[in-house]
Amino acid sequence: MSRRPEDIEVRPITEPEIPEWSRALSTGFLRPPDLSDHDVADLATHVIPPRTLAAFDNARCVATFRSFPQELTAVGGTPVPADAITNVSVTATHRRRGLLTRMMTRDLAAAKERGDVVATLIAAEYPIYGRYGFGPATHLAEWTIDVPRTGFDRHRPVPDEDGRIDLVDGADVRTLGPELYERLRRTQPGAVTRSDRWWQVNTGAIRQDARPWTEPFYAVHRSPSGEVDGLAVYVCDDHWGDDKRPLNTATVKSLIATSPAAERALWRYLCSIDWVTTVKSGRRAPDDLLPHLLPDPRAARLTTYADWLWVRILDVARALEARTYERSGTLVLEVVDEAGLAGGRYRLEAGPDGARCAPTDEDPHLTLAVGELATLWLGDESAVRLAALGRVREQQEGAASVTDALLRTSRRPWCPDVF
Ligand SMILES: CC(=O)SCCNC(=O)CCNC(=O)[C@H](O)C(C)(C)COP(=O)(O)OP(=O)(O)OC[C@H]1O[C@@H](n2cnc3c(N)ncnc32)[C@H](O)[C@@H]1OP(=O)(O)O
Repeated sequence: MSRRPEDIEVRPITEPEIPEWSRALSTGFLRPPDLSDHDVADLATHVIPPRTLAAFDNARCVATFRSFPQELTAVGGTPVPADAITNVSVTATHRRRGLLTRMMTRDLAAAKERGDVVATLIAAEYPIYGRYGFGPATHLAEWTIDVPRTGFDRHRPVPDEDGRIDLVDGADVRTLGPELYERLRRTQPGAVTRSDRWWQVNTGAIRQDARPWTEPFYAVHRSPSGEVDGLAVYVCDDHWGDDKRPLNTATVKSLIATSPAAERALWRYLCSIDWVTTVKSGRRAPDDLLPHLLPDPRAARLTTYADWLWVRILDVARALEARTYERSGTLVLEVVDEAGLAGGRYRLEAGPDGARCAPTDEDPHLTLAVGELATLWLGDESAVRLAALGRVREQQEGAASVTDALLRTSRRPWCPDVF
């Protein structure tokens, strides 16, 4: 007997339903559904029932969805309140019956009501979220470095600039890491808040049975004045060739730095560890310094280039006013939002001293869907390119290049995290 969509209830879960919700989440993500009591108890520490949605077919949970408060750094460093969406799954028996649409519609309406400026997520697959007004707003690149080819002098100690590098323990990272990351976050467009839990999970203080933990190495960089200004977290394998040649790979889990000198020094360090012949970079911005800080940039092979953080603008005026602008200009945008959350015609008057954005009746320069605005908002994409793709429409000749002159940034945004 097939069920009608209205027979399936979509609603926030209650606390006693967390184990059933966890089972459905694991099932949807194709992980073993029998979570240990320890892992369920851990989930219960941060799953907030009013913002944790589920679909129930009779008593069985068949879809999951969770959001939590976050801040996303806009161009220029101002954080905007974000509705961070995660743990989206629909069990294979119930897919393509509109369950995601029902959960998403409910969550975005609540986020708009709360006054969040944007919603954010990391998309498992590209085609899922565009229909809900999300657009890819940052990209990631991953490189694999052939260390012997870099051209670094193996005989020299590191760091070879002023400053020092020390290996520390996870407990030290929980003390010094949050402050370092906060300094980075306040200057890095695309970065999002890291919770205490993030630091505990990523330093092994909170462990999950379903995800075996390997203690990494933590390398801290200090500037000549003694300030902590960089942290590289990496693991190494133990791989040797038959000819007794060391062939170890260092895989970077995270590398953050608040100065280019610290960033350079940490990559130089990673490429100097005896036995390590390959370094995998982990998730970087596409315009990372990495390939070009190697004497031979071709030693770094680009292995991944993909969309990363997706953004859904919920309040166009606040989003555009929150960011900074290198040049002065005026732009009238016709923003199309099929969900009716953020559409309308807006006039942006922006310059190095600030920006004002408000609804207007003036003729638009550019017509674009709200998802395309998200793609332009953090400065990562070109309106001229989107116009060539037919994804934005110029209402006045040259409007796309005027948009680029205003919105594009010298460096690309970067979201170092997955959530
Ligand atoms: C932020 C995160 O958590 S990312 C993780 C997302 N989860 C996964 O990828 C886990 C595996 N996949 C799933 O669980 C499900 O397929 C989901 C959650 C992606 C989609 O759930 P569904 O309930 O099937 O989506 P729903 O029925 O509401 O689909 C709405 C529309 O999106 C389309 N759609 C949904 N998922 C996809 C997809 N993966 N690829 C292409 N189109 C899709 C549907 O075809 C439908 O189109 P239509 O309106 O033109 O008919």
